[in-house]
Amino acid sequence: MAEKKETPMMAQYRSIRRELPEDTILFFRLGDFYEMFFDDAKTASDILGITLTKRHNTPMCGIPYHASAGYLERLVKAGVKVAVCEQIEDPATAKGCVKRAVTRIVTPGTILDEVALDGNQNNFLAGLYKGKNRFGMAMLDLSTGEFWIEESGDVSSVQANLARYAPAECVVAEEQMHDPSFKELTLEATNTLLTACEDWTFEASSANDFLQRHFDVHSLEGFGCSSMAAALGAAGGVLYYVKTELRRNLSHVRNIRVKNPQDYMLVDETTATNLELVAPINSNRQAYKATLLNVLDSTKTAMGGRLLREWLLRPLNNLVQINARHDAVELMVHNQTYLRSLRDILGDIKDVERLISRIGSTSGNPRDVRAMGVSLEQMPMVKALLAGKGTMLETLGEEITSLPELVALIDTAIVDEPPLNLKDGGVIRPGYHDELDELRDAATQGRKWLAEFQASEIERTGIKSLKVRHNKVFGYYIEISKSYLADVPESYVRKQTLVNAERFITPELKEYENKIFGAQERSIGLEQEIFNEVRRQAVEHLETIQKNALAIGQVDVLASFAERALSNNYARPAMGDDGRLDIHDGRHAVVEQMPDAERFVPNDTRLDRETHQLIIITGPNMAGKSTYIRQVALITIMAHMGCFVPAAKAEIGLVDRVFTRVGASDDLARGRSTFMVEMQETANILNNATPKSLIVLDEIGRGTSTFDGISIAWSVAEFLCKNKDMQAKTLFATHYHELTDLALILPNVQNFSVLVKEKGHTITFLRKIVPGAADKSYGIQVARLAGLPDEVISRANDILTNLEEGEFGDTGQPKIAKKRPHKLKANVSQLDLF
Ligand SMILES: Nc1ncnc2c1ncn2[C@@H]1O[C@H](COP(=O)(O)OP(=O)(O)OP(=O)(O)O)[C@@H](O)[C@H]1O
Repeated sequence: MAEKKETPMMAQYRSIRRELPEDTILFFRLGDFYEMFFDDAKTASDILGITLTKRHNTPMCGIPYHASAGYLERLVKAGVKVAVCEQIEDPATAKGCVKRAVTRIVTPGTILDEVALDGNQNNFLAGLYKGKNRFGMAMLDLSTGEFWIEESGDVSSVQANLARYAPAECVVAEEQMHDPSFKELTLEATNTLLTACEDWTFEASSANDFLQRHFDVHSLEGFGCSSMAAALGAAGGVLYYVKTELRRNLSHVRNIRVKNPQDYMLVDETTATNLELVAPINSNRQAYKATLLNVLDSTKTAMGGRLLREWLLRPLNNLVQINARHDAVELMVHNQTYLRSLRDILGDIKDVERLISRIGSTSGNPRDVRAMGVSLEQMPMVKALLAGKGTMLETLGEEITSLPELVALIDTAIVDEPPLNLKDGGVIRPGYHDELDELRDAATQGRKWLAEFQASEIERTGIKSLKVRHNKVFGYYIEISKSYLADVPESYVRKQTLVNAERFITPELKEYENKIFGAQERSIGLEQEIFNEVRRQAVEHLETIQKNALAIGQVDVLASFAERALSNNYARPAMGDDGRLDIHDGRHAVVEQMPDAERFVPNDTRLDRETHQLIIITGPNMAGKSTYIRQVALITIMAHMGCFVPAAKAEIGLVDRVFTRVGASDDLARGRSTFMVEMQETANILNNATPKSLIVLDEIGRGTSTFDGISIAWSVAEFLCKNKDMQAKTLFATHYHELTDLALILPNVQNFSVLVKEKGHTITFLRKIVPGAADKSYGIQVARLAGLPDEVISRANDILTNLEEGEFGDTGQPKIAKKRPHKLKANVSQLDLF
């Protein structure tokens, strides 16, 4: 049998598909649908759960155009790239097969649709490039136009950024995909899609060239990054990928900022996770959203929400900047009426940063423009409220520009509640444009004429059931039921016969129909033109609007800090540079907010280099040791981000980095056992801490045998105290009471313990931290509270008594082993007993 000849459309499909990478799915526009064919159809139908059909043996599936955003989002979230191919000429006037072209390729790092994006989180696409001994990183958020670079000699700083900003996608030069120095990066463990791009796009000369051309400048000096070869390489790679390979509009990306790791306190991935800064460790606590971010976030705008997250994961490390934030917060704390007015206005500001990006990339719809107008209308009020206030607030006020002409234009041109789709009409306000008003009148008049025409025809013909109707095939027509057919005038032209009726047209009716349709069509076209002009004028102010958004975000976070300071009773910390930490009545910001929690008992903390450099905290299980040491870390971080702190009073010396080693969990995804994780985290601390660091250690060495554990813990503590280059402020919670002896031999070590009240077999937790070491562990009492069977508790008490009496024998075995020799093998290890 002769092979069936391929249709022109299928030939067109194949030629477009051939140009795309394998890992891309092609959305091929056919009328009101996007169709997918062959393997694309199989993959998409699997991911989307839609029916896979076959036509002429070709597997295919389709999704309706109007509902495509949701499907596209699901595919992209599953890690697939989607190329959207549109009809680029009007099918009505096209000769032969309609012309089609891929207009954009959407990837996880470049999805823009609102449905897919969390307003309070950036959606970054990262670029990574290793130059000569330097690692460069670029971050682009297409949805906001934010673009920044950073360079470091240390790959761990790249890792910290990857963890902190959780980019949806990361582009890397092909030749560096398997570079050994990137081995430590654990992109596979995150949801980041790794995309390899051609090497030359990252090379200095081409990267410089792309950037200069994109920003339309002769040199990058003005951006302060001309010597950052590695970072510029990363930025060049990102720019080329998005602009050229994905064919995306980047006209709203007008600036590139440089971030310097030295300006920030380093909060690494482990610390952010352990302290539950933005995500709870334990998923069943999800319901309470027990994170510092959640406790601190009372921002009113999406810009503020995103910035708060950034400030939390990247606290400052500069006294002047920190104090500037504290000054602004204090001013608002002292003037609550002022704070309320400011926050009320902020509440009316929409996500202008993302709105202007959408409007700038021409996907902005009438509602986006209207929301922009309403938001910009608030700017003069915010500006007025910030003026004359001194502090950062005044500077931020000066950075805000009111755009009265644009606000007036949007207000007079666009109706209050426009439809989402421009094609629906009714976007432009009546009275704004004479010709549009006339066309609309003509359409309305036409409809009125139709009603009158029907009435006069009924009267003229005497046919009571005569109706003027409309359908897509005939346009307007006259319908007359069978029983009146005899009375139909001769001038009526028959178009269709139904079972009970016949349909007619008349030249007069057709003439009016043309007028109505013509007017409607032209009025929609004119609305489109007017709307595009409004949009164009908005885009002219793109950079100003982006600057406004940046300033509003900062004002919002500062106001949110002030609100939380008032509602949660926080105090302004006094910042210093002497490395001391002195906290009075400090509290755990998150634990104190937990619903159903007991009343929180505040505690003091003193840390300094001379006498209180390493604090050992002992006390029963469940007493509050972990809570206490974490609360100190949280207070320190909060102070550095510019926030007030949960304490009666606090003096906080600048800290360059907060380290935490808490809890024990294995990391199967990265192939590491519990003890291995523990030791790697400890090694990281010992290798990187400085005298300006704060270290929080919640038990070390628990993942191995007691003797090994105590030995490691002791020597770690000793190292931290004796090593002059180290001597970082350290809080060390432990159950190894042996460690409390360190205070006897080292002048900079102090013992503290958590008070409990003991009555018979039960204990009450007092949650108070007091000087001195704890004398007992009370582990068995806590086990009883936890509901261990009485038999087990009683046997444990026996064993404990024996151990306490005899301690360990010469071989390191508990003496109890001697009491029951018949039950134990000769070589049994000490831990087997338990
Ligand atoms: N200062 C406090 N005020 C009120 N409740 C507290 C306080 N400190 C801790 N708690 C409560 O006690 C619980 C147990 O505290 P935490 O986990 O800090 O004890 P721990 O001594 O570290 O225990 P373990 O040694 O078993 O790890 C916390 O979940 C919290 O609900």
